[in-house]
Amino acid sequence: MKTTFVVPDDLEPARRADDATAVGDVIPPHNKRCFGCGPDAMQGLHLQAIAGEGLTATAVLEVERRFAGGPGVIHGGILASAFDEMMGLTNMLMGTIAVTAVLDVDYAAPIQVGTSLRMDARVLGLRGRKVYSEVVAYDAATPGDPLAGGHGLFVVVDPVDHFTRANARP
Ligand SMILES: CCCCCCCCCCCCCCCC(=O)SCCNC(=O)CCNC(=O)[C@H](O)C(C)(C)COP(=O)(O)OP(=O)(O)OC[C@H]1O[C@@H](n2cnc3c(N)ncnc32)[C@H](O)[C@@H]1OP(=O)(O)O
Repeated sequence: MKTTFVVPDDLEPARRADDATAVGDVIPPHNKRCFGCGPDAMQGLHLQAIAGEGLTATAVLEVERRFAGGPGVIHGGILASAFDEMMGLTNMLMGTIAVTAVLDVDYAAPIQVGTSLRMDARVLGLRGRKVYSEVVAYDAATPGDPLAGGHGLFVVVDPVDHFTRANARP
């Protein structure tokens, strides 16, 4: 995989919260209307991320025709959305809320409509309020080289303060 995203080599270790979603369970949607994970988002991705060991999670995105960009292949923005959501949900295993500051996607190969896209995400570590995470995507039917990968820099926020201010009309 190629990327220009720089992950610091002196990250602080991140810790799984004691009350984090149990291994093997679906990480609950953080917002029912979220485009990435919300069951009530009619046109959304409806991602269901299964918590893994430590700070990891896995999900499968069925690449439906409605997710196309170029003929027969996934839209780049849809893949970016799925990666953002996967890392965001995985970060929640720390028991904190972190919002995306930087999202980096390596589109290594075209991903065809009809693909079952397996995405494995994990938290790499912390630097103060900054959370560094990554995600790698494979064809679930024929695992081999990754089809795409992503990195994110997230910033831990107080969710009530953040979303109250974000929703305030000027
Ligand atoms: C009502 C209750 C609801 C409860 C339940 C809600 C649940 C909700 C869950 C959401 C789960 C996620 C789901 C998917 C993730 C999304 O899609 S989130 C949506 C997209 N992201 C956004 O809207 C974020 C918009 N940006 C912002 O709000 C602000 O810029 C941020 C990111 C919070 C940072 O602002 P800040 O808090 O003032 O922090 P700031 O001091 O500027 O930066 C902190 C550090 O990060 C670094 N940094 C910040 N931005 C950058 C950048 N772009 N590049 C490089 N470094 C940066 C700074 O340099 C600084 O570094 P240090 O000095 O500590 O070394």
